Amino acid sequence: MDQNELKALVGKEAVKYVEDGMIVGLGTGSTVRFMVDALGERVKNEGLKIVGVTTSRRTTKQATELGITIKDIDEVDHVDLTIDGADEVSNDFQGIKGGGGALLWEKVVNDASTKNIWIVDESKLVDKLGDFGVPVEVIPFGAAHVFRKFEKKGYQPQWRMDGDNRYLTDEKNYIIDLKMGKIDAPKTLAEDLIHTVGVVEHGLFLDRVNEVIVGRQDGPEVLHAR
Ligand SMILES: O=C(CO)[C@H](O)[C@H](O)COP(=O)(O)O
Repeated sequence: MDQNELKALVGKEAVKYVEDGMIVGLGTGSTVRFMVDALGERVKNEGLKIVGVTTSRRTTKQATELGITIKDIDEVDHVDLTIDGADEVSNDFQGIKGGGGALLWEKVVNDASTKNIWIVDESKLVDKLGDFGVPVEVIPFGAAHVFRKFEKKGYQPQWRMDGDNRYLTDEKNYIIDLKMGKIDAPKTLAEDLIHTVGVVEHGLFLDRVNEVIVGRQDGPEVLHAR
């Protein structure tokens, strides 16, 4: 199986966890795309009744086109289950997200969810987080100052670009990717980032997942985190 087939495999596996009546958080990214397609099929073919809460405008568009009912996060008082992708997952179930630029809404929906499942192909599993980089969402006002602060700290920041322009998130913020390599103390880094003025959120998702479904050549493997 190639990487896309592994992504499709975990996408299909994850929707087995969705039950009638659930409020379901729908993540963002190429793996989640397969999952949302599979969920749309269950809604259409089985008459599955769910409400989706999305983590990006992209996912809202896809889900709506598939006939999945979508509500805004503030129209629901909780989310039963969120299924999302990840860029890296370490042995101790810590993660990096935000490669697709949706980390802020993803973290808000993750936080509101009773259960969180990540779906990844096996290439996302790492011993130690960091090689992917850490996406950090910053408000445009004063963003260059935040960037320089990160440079001075040795975080090796890079602006996320969209062609010739800075990438803009759904909240119209910028993303700075920290390319510092493997991270010895993710919790310390997360504390530092969230307390940096101008930072809205970062892509370190620590202690935030219950189960990880990994796409392996011999089938999906479910890893229980907590
Ligand atoms: O965090 C994300 C988007 O902000 C995605 O879940 C993450 O980037 C994984 O994406 P993909 O499934 O395309 O590899």
